[in-house]
Parts: sequence; structure tokens; C-alpha cells
Amino acid sequence: MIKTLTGAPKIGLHGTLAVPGDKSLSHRGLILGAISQGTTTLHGFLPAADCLSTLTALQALGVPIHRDGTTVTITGRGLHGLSQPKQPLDMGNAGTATRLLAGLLAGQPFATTLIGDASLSRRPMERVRQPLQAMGAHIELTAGHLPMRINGQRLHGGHTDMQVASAQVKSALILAALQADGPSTIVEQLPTRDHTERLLRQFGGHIETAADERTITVTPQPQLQGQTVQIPGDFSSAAFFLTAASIVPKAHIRLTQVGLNPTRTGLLNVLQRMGGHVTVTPQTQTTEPVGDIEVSCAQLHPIHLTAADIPAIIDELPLVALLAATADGISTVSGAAELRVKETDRIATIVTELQKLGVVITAQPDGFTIDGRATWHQPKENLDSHGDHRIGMMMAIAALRLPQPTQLAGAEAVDISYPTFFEDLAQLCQGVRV
Ligand SMILES: O=C(O)C1=C[C@@H](OP(=O)(O)O)[C@@H](O)[C@H](O)C1
Ligand SMILES: C=C(OP(=O)(O)O)C(=O)O
Repeated sequence: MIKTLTGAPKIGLHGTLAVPGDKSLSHRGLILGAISQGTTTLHGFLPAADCLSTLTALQALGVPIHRDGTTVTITGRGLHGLSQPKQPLDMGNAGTATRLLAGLLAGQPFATTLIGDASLSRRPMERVRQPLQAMGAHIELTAGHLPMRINGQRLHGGHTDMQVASAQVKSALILAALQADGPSTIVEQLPTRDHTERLLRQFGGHIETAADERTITVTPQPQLQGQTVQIPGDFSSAAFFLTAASIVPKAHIRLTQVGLNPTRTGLLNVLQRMGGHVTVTPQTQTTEPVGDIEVSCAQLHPIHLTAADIPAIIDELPLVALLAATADGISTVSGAAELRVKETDRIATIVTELQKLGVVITAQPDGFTIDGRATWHQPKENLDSHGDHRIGMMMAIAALRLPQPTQLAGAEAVDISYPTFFEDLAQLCQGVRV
């Protein structure tokens, strides 16, 4: 689908917005609800394609799930109550769903096959197969990719040193460890988002994180109890508007009830370091920290990010590139080779798309260099999401700096994580001043 983007809003961006629920927490709430006893209710669920892939897969595993808008009710089947699906589970575009379910299904007493769309079928799955195999799992891949055939086994607890900084792999190992015959220790290279750990504790699981924030111990065979979960707004969705308000002249917006888990909010630190105008007002914390964020336009300065910065900003790196493309100097991002194995090779797609606007950006194997001092121009061809939701939304924000309208090809990709993105953006473009 080609979408016309209207170009720079004359009055800037204004107003107050509550972005939809968190994608990572929506996946996890469904999965933990499915393997608990009793009813789980998710409020603020994200009804986007990725999370609906998880919902449908769990229904095919015999879990009764009812959705009414953003409220989801799950009748838990317990850790041992899933049943063999009649067909392969189609995970669509969702990397998180695939990796997490691989960990869960590795310990179930039946065989399952996971398949996905063309993008997901190119993404690496050896990263979950290898450590799960060390716990006794039997998983066959197709040249390292989907289709994935999982022959469920009795799993063994043990020690895993993770080879990649990935919350998806960590969460797969935690879900496997719940079903193992003894305790498991998982050591991360760098701390990654800890939603699985926090939510599992809420459901009654026994999981401990050491003071180094990288060593996790899981005690198996818990009696998980269904919960009521309030899912906060997705920081990664809010990030598009944090960026927009920072780079669009006269902008001033407020985003409410946003998840502020510190393992996710690297973009706030980046904006502060770049000279952005951001104010955070925390609310009462439950399982996850939540708060409001106010942001207005500022002249940004260059930034240099390295490997240790990356996990807390992994999905926001396209936006870091956009911010850097307006800064008054040269910015660098390194240690971000993981970008190459997301929905697209995001280093390549960021560079291709921003170059269409005259941005001076060079790809490196593990990041990029951007000189923000170049003058932008209207693109000579359509902007393109390349089928990647975050690239499409980043370019829609970039287009707010252009004097004339532009066209975005593949705009339907936003449905993967933010189906109402264009409506919410239009609301801020016409917004009431805060
Ligand atoms: O665990 C999660 O919910 C996610 C983890 C990240 O992937 P990796 O952990 O593989 O980097 C992130 O890119 C993805 O959007 C969601
Ligand atoms: C990488 C992402 O998601 P996933 O890995 O779940 O496909 C994303 O949402 O940017």
C-alpha cells in the first residue's frame, strides 16, 4: 500500500497521546497466562499482527483465549496442559513469538512445527536451537531458519552462557527452564529487557536476578497463578513521537502511561545526551514502571553509541539515525550488528531510505556514521518500508521535515506493531497545544 505523507505540519506537533500497549508484554502476558492455573486478564493488550500471531498459536495449542478490543481473557491450562496443534503454527512476522514459543514447546510432550512469512524465514534460529539443545531439546531447523520442527522432550536444568545479547533468547531459555528437572542459571553478555523475569514473578514463578543484572536463576515446575495485568503503552511506539517532537519545529507533545522499564528507555538517555528537551513524570509502579513523557523541539548535538548502549535502544536505532541526521555534527553507532538480522537488514534499509532525503550516512558492518549537517531534499522516488514496520514509521516521521508531500510504499507494515500509527500521527499534526 502506498501512503501519501503530507510533509511538514505548519503549526508543529501538539497534543496528548496514549500510545497502544507494549508488544513485548502482550506476547509474554499471553504465554504466561496460557501456562498458569485459572484466569488471566490482560488490559491494554496490543491488537497488532505480531501479538495476534502469538494469540492464534496459543489457541491452536488448546488454550481458550477471548479478545474484546484491548482486553484479553485467557483460561490457563497450566504448565502441562497444552495439546498438540493439528497444523504447523504460523508465526507470521513475529521474531519474539517464534523464539519464546520455541523455548516453551521444547519441553512439551508433543511435536510442533513453526513456520513464518518470508522475512521471519530469513531470520536466525540457531541462536535458540543451540542453547535449548544443551538442555536436552530436539529441534530441527531448515539451514538455520524456519520451518522449525520441535520434538518436545524432558529438559534438564544447567548453566547457559548466552552467545548473543537477546531478550528473546533469554526468554526462550527461561520458559524452557520452567519445565526442566532441576534449577537453571542463565548468564547474559549484556543486560537485556527483563519483562519475562518481572511478569513471571507476578505470576508466582521463582526467578532471581543477581546484582550484576546478567545472571538469572530459575527454579523449575512452579504453580503459576493467573493474574490481572495492566500493560503500559509501548515505549518503542512512543519513541516515534519522541523523535518527531524533537525534530519538528514548534512541536510540544505529551505521551501518557508509557512503559518506562529502564532496560527499554535508552532513547531517553540518548535524547538527553543530544540536548533534547524531555521531561519524564513517573507514576506509581506496579510490575513495570510507567509514566508520562513531555517533549519539545530542540537543536540536537551528535552522539556516539557503542555495544553496551545497544540492548536498551535496539528497536529505536532507526530513530537514533533520524535524530543524528538533524544534529549539528557527526554521530556514530557501533556494536549494533544485531540490526542486520531484524525484520530487514536495518543498517542497509536505514541507509538506503535516509540517503533518499540527502542525508549523509554511511553503513558499517555493525552500525553507521551520520553527518547531520547536510541539507535535506525531497526524495526522487517513493520512500519504502521494505516490509519493515519500524523502517516505515521512521520514514513517516522523517517526512515531517520535508516541505512537500511524499509517498511511502509498503505502509501496511505498521500493522505489525502499531496499526493506528497514521491516525495517531495525524492527531498530533492537528493537535491542541499542551
Ligand atoms: O524480547 C522481546 O520482546 C524483544 C526483544 C528484542 O529482540 P532481541 O532480544 O532478539 O534483540 C527486540 O528487538 C524485539 O522487538 C522484542
Ligand atoms: C525486531 C522486532 O520484533 P520481532 O523480533 O519480534 O520480530 C521489532 O519489533 O522491531
